[in-house]
Amino acid sequence: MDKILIATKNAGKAREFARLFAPKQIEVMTLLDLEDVPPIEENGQTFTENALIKAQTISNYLHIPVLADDSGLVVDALDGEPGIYSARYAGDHDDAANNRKLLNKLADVAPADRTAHFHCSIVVVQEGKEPLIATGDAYGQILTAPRGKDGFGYDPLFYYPAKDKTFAEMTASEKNMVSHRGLALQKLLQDFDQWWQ
Ligand SMILES: O=P(O)(O)OP(=O)(O)OP(=O)(O)OC[C@H]1O[C@@H](n2cnc3c(O)ncnc32)[C@H](O)[C@@H]1O
Ligand SMILES: [Mg+2]
Repeated sequence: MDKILIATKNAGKAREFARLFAPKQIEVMTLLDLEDVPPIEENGQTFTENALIKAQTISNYLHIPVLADDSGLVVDALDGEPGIYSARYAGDHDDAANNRKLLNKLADVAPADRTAHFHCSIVVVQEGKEPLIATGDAYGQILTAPRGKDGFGYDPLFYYPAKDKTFAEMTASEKNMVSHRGLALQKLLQDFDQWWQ
């Protein structure tokens, strides 16, 4: 079975990618499966730049094809915050603190103005090839209190109107069908087989 290395340390993303790649008969490995990983400086100005930094850092180190995802929550009333800083909005990868900060910042914002979207940029790189890049967005609203226990990150606060659920109230496959990550990967996979050969 083919394997792909995904340059992520996020267990929530790793679970979603494993499920998304299963029908392609491609096994997913992540940085969580490796012992020594070079430091990755996510200092790009855009999601796509950061995804390329992650993928290229690991591909230069391991000399194999690498996929990376950079994603985040873009809140309209906050001029796009937390955006590319989503993982470290309040505390570094502290989901509870990040969610609290988001709720505090939106305390005076009326429900109709709490629109937001999740964005995901996915890239695959391999030495000697042009990177393959795809993006996806999922549009919804930020609730005033968390709902649901599944998912990760901002999922309990992200209400997706078309399904009348937060992302944390969806099963993994329900979320993958409509999420920024699921949509970006669907697009990437359209060109993936040709690129992969
Ligand atoms: O960089 P890697 O190692 O992949 O893991 P990360 O968690 O740092 O990932 P990002 O740099 O792309 O930051 C994305 C943050 O945006 C949030 N986020 C992204 N996708 C999400 C999703 O599907 N559900 C909830 N929150 C999400 C969450 O806070 C993530 O930590
Ligand atoms: Mg990160």
